[in-house]
Amino acid sequence: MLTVWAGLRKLPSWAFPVAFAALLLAVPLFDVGYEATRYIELSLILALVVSGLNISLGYSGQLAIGQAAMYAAGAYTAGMLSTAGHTDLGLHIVAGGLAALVVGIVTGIPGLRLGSWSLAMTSFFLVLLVPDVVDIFEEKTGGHLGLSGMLGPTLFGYVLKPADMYLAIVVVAAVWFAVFRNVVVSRHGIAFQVLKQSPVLASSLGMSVYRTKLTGYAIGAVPAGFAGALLANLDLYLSPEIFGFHLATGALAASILGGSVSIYGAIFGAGIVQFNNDQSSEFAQYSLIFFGAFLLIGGVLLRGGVAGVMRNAVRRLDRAAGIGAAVVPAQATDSATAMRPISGGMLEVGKLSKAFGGNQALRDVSLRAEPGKITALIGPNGSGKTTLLNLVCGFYRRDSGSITVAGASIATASSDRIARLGIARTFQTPLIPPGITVREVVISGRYTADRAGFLSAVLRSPHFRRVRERDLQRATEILRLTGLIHLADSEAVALPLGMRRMLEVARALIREPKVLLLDEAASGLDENEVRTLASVVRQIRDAGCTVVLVEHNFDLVLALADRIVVLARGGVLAEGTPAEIEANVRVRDEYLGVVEEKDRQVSS
Ligand SMILES: Nc1ncnc2c1ncn2[C@@H]1O[C@H](COP(=O)(O)OP(=O)(O)OP(=O)(O)O)[C@@H](O)[C@H]1O
Repeated sequence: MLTVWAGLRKLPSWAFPVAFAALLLAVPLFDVGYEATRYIELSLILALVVSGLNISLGYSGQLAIGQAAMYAAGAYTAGMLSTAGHTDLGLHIVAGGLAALVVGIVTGIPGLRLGSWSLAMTSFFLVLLVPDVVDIFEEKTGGHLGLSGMLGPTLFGYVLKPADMYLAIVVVAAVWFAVFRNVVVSRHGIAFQVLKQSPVLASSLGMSVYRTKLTGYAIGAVPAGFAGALLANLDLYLSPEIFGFHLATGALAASILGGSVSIYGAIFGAGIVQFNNDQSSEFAQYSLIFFGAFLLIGGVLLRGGVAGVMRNAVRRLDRAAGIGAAVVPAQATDSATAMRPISGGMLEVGKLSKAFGGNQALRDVSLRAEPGKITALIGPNGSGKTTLLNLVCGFYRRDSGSITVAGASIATASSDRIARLGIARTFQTPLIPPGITVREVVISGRYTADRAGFLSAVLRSPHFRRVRERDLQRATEILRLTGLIHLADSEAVALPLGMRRMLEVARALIREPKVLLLDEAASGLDENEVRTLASVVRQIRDAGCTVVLVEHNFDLVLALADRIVVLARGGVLAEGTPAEIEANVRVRDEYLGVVEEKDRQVSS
């Protein structure tokens, strides 16, 4: 049994979905009857809708249920084209997808601009509006009586019979799921997951949060439009009731039950929900209860839905069959891999002030961090170190003062633009998205380098392949340098704290930043990890980068820093070389005194 499993695992990953699609295409040969083929058709149509929800909700984290309205847009576009005499199914699918995309963009812009729960509310009202919009255009849509009189579908002049419609639905679903997969495994799919984890992280990597959210939401609309066009041509009749809350909740239940952060989970979820729809036709009033139960089972009991259960089963079988990464002991950094030269930029902060209400967090702080040097920023808790980093990164707006990098002002630039200008950072609490590997986390740092659009990702164009090759090659180099190469394929979020901190350094480093801001990168690390970190930070400095180190570990600061700036109560208390700072009486009293006092309290 395990040998069979090991043999199956040697097949390429696309072999299983392709075999499943071939099986579905072959179903009519077995004469399974009308009900079974109708069930497959409706399940695949629903799976298209659900896959859109997986992109926008599961991968991009946008809480919205507007897919039902986009489904309606695709269906009515196809229906009206058909009643106007345009019967080509290809035309209907393209037009349906575009109509849904337009609805997605038009409703996504205000919903996302307003932020917070607005998108959820906008999409909720969008679904409520479907019958009214259909009524307003009654002449074309048939209003609440439904749209009838559609002509049978054709393809390039050939009239499609019911059996051909079945094949068309399977082919459209198979092509869409291949596209979906290509997007999800590309850097765009990783970007969606970064955004879902934290908009702050996304903008610190140079991603425009608004544009990435809108893209995820709008792309999620397209398969719903395809589904609508297929449904219209399957039934040749449309009623506004099809697109109401029953569908919206059913699609949500299918997404959660199948596993919203998965590609093929949409098919499992849709299959189960469609089976429920068919079985419960006599007790239709109970179907919402079933959907509620599915949501609970998928969201609470299974955690990750059916796809999550299958992933775990695969992992267990792999372990039993001895497949996958062997446990490799932690590795030291690879000194044979040379750090590429980095062109650092001088960071200059002049008379910078920032208050939070009555709390003056920074007052007239000026400092310079030079390329090829490590500038440490130390000071007691609450002295304003992180506030300074957040001002440099554009997460906070200064009250007064200047911030320049390589002579260019960044004081008013947005955080994603500042990141694209070459300022990279790590966070006090590492921000690592769940569900992606160590290698993918590092690659996410290159999202704004070497642009490769969605279309090239979908089509796997030569340009996309070159960019991917560079991403992989650079990630391998950086993982070697940071001693994480043996963990490249492990799930990043499961790493211990020390490795997650190093992973953040690796993600920042892959961008070859002009300025690297390290926010308490050594906190919580053991001695070995601190040594490794120190060696990596020295290499980054020697490569030419401007390094700013915010750190409480005074010994590490003394060992690493070229210059030290001491902050206290929002102002600069002292500045100088490590020897000067160590000998400074005010620093001893106001900062080191505090540290020693704290140490005494901890040890007593
Ligand atoms: N977003 C915020 N809203 C209100 N007050 C804030 C905010 N961020 C920081 N502060 C306040 O600004 C002051 C400086 O905080 P900051 O986090 O910059 O200090 P720090 O030197 O980084 O401290 P630590 O070493 O504990 O991280 C503190 O009084 C803090 O409460």
